[in-house]
Amino acid sequence: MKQCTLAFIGGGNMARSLIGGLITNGFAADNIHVADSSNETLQTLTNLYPVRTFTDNTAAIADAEVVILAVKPQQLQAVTRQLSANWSKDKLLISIAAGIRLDDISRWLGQEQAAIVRAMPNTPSLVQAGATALCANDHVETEQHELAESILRAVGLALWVKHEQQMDAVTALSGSGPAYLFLVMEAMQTAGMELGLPEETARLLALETAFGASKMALESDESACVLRQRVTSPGGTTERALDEFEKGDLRGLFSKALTAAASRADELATQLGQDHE
Ligand SMILES: NC(=O)C1=CN([C@@H]2O[C@H](COP(=O)(O)OP(=O)(O)OC[C@H]3O[C@@H](n4cnc5c(N)ncnc54)[C@H](O)[C@@H]3O)[C@@H](O)[C@H]2O)C=CC1
Ligand SMILES: O=C(O)[C@@H]1CCC=N1
Repeated sequence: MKQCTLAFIGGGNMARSLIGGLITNGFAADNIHVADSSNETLQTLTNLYPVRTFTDNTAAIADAEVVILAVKPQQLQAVTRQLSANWSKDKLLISIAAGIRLDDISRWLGQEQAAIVRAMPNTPSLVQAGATALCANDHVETEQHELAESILRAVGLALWVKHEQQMDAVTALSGSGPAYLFLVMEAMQTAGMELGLPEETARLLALETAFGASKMALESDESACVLRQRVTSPGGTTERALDEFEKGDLRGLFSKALTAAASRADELATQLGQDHE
């Protein structure tokens, strides 16, 4: 894949997933700078990957073409302001923080013309099965669009949304989504154990079923709805189970859950978008 110097500010869970995926895909570890305020986090990272680590955020971005902000939304303002003095307009900034808006980042950076992309990846990026949506401000050049996309494509699906507002829906669907599916896997494993299966048997059957269903849906021309119907024999076992899900309003629950997540992203943007110098 195309090489560049890539600096991560924040080397936590999501940065680790992206870094692992990028290196597995042939991105040179040497070209990856990671700054974190926690020495322990940096140590954990260097035990895994031969990246270059920094405790000084400014030093980490010095010769970077792309800077990925991977700190919590609550830290984003302080970190961006700290980088502003050493920002040059040829750099591309990618923020993966939930909620925080392009205009706020640009104002904190103190550069109206700064090229900024918002990306919402997810943790399966670690195994090159991530799903990321991106949106850019008007100052991102064509080449920078391609660079941002190629970085995220290296770890899975990468697609652009037209309107920044849609990033809250993306965060609710695919950013947080792995957690919902892990919960489903946990619940299926537990239910299998309650029905008498040994723990490891229930775990493997639950995980492989989730993997198989997802792979099949991705490779099929049919909708998930049609594939579900093919499993469901009239008067059979699946029908009984699905009746229980419908009675418990599983669809309504998903709708409520994703709406709550999207509202939280908007709430974070409003709360944390206020300036504090
Ligand atoms: N975890 C996930 O599944 C996803 C997370 N995100 C976004 O990614 C961002 C990071 O999330 P996580 O990796 O889960 O959090 P995390 O807490 O695991 O990582 C954040 C890291 O930032 C470091 N940090 C804090 N203040 C710093 C500073 N001033 N300078 C340098 N480093 C500093 C912390 O020590 C920590 O290692 C968040 O904004 C989140 O919204 C986006 C998509 C998915
Ligand atoms: O829970 C969060 O806020 C982050 C954003 C998407 C996934 N994790």
